[in-house]
Amino acid sequence: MEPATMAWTAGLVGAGLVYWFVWVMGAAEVKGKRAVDLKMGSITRDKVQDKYTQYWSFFRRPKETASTQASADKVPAFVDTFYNLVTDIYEWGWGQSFHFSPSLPGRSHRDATRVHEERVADLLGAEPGHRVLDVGCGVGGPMRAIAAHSGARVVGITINEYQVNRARAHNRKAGLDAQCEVVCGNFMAMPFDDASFDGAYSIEATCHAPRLQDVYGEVYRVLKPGRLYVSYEWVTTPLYRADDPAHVEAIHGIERGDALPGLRRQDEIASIAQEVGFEVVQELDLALPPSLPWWTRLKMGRLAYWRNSLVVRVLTLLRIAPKGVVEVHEMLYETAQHLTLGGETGIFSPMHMVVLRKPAAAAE
Ligand SMILES: C=C(CC[C@@H](C)[C@H]1CC[C@H]2C3=CC[C@H]4[C@H](C)[C@@H](O)CC[C@]4(C)[C@H]3CC[C@]12C)C(C)C
Ligand SMILES: C[S@@+](CC[C@H](N)C(=O)[O-])C[C@H]1O[C@@H](n2cnc3c(N)ncnc32)[C@H](O)[C@@H]1O
Repeated sequence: MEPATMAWTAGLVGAGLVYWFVWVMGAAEVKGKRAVDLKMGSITRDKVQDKYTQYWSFFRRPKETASTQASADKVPAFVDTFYNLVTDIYEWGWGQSFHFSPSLPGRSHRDATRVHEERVADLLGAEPGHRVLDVGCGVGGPMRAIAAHSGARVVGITINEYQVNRARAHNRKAGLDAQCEVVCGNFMAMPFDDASFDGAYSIEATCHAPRLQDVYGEVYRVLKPGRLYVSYEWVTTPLYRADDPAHVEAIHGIERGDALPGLRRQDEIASIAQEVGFEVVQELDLALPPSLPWWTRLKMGRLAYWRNSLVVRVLTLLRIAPKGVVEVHEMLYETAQHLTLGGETGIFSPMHMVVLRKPAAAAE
């Protein structure tokens, strides 16, 4: 090859690599996180690998995690560890809203996410002057969308302190800190007064509760009589067959990789809501047609996963990312395969929507 051609080729390859590196390391969409900032929550660098091992030995056999009261009691602490391990990776690779949404033809993932969140505000009839509770708020993507869309004040609660700090920083940056408040606490024992909210919602969060009654009961307590609670639940659908090993493995894979103490069946949700006192206003699986698949965003990212996996390996090698990040990333990659299978086979839905009302006549 001519020296000039060689120089041009090397220049082009170099430019391509620099572009790829900047693109990979930089934030895509509005993620607010770059790979070089992967910290693993409040866990100190040297403890990441140990914490991951502890998490994995607890959630490895999902059915056992909530089989006794003693192990069910440990779930919130392990869920907290899980979010220390995954929050930065989620923000980096997914964004500030930690949930799925049905795809919308011709619209971006960001738009689809927002539409799915605004639907909650509209169902609640949230408006300026209202105080609305976000049960399991993550780093606050939905909270900011709902506050901006409705004008209501939103109070979010999460078990994970690192998320509290991330959410508060994002709220300040978005200029929504006067409207959005974030509290660290357990949604099964909330630090709020009885009948102090005009509405409540949970987006893909209550699946972490060993007993749904415990969180629904708390939401019922803090809601004003006559007000609504909207929840997007993770459930197995009627297509799930407990005698099909492929189904069982997909569901176990979802539970293991997402800190779940056992997924509930779709038909259990309404009766649990009624058991704690709610009236069921509406129940609808938003994953069903005419909705377009929610899992395509996971599936279409195979190349991105491979690229991300390379990035976390290089960053760990350079000691920029702590040891253990590669294992956590692998676990997420695996759970993404199980989630995709769950979506494709229709045995799993992350968006079984229930709209519940605390009766107007409920005693305060
Ligand atoms: C509601 C919950 C979380 C739902 C989703 C937000 C996350 C479930 C699986 C996650 C991911 C899987 C693969 C990751 C990928 C390997 C990495 O390179 C970039 C991030 C992922 C795409 C990550 C993003 C968030 C999820 C889609 C649960 C926990 C109840
Ligand atoms: C998958 S994230 C969803 C976050 C947010 N709803 C969103 O869509 O972006 C689940 C959230 O539930 C919270 N969570 C899980 N168990 C909890 C508990 N016992 N008490 C409070 N928050 C909890 C987690 O900390 C996390 O913020």
